[in-house]
Amino acid sequence: MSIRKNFDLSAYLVVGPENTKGRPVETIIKDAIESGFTCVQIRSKVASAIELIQLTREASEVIAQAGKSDEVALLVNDRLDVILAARKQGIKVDGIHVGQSDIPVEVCREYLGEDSIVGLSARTHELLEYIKTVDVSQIDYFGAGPLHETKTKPDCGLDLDGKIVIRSLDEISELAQLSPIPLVIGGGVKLADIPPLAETGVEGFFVVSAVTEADDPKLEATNLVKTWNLHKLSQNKTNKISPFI
Ligand SMILES: Cc1ncc(COP(=O)(O)OP(=O)(O)O)c(N)n1
Ligand SMILES: Cc1nc(C(=O)O)sc1CCOP(=O)(O)O
Ligand SMILES: [Mg+2]
Repeated sequence: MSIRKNFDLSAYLVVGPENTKGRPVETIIKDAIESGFTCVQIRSKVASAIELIQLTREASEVIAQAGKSDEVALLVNDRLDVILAARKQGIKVDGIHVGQSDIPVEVCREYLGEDSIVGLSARTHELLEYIKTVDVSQIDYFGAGPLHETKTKPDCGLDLDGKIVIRSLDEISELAQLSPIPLVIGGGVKLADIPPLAETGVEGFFVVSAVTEADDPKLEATNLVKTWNLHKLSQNKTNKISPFI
């Protein structure tokens, strides 16, 4: 079965060589997926196409060695060309994440096929209106943010007047309710943000530096996943309590 029909966005790692403090990207990915991360995106603004293909190969192998190729989705940021080249070399890549000024989702879908995951950043100025009205027929999930300003992506949240606009938890809750497809939130997300984010009803969180820059990435990844899962579990239990008891 295609992973597109059953993928889990709850704990989503975004990573590239510029984020790891010199440590191998594959080691960070291994730590994250062994800790329960459910989705990995290769994202680099400095790596060449050849380097990106190699990073994708290593990520795919690490996921396979953990026996998680059918559970953990592997996506590449922006680079449709890299995914096509990687697939041509037999590398299992599950899809792409693009933003509003990247290759259009329809083109990604056409080239990657129906079994692939296509994620889109919903980082627009009229976000609520956008989420209510956009055609989501070719998109599998929205990524949105930032929850906080972040040096990982300094332009993120930049408004037309040059000010950074961050997303409040109330706004995120509203977005989660309105969105016809799953929504993941990132941008400066750290462990303390996980409980309130889990309460908003979003499908998951995405992080770069919380894991990739941690002194102990495995410990940090474990804490993030455990905290998310604990909150979801207690929410489900609360929701199941009968109002008649
Ligand atoms: C899961 C997720 N959400 C949002 C983004 C940001 O994508 P984009 O707006 O295209 O910016 P860049 O990442 O390309 O700088 C993301 N990468 N992942
Ligand atoms: C890639 C990306 N997209 C964002 C958005 O808000 O759309 S924030 C972001 C970077 C997140 O990095 P960190 O976890 O280190 O803050
Ligand atoms: Mg992009």
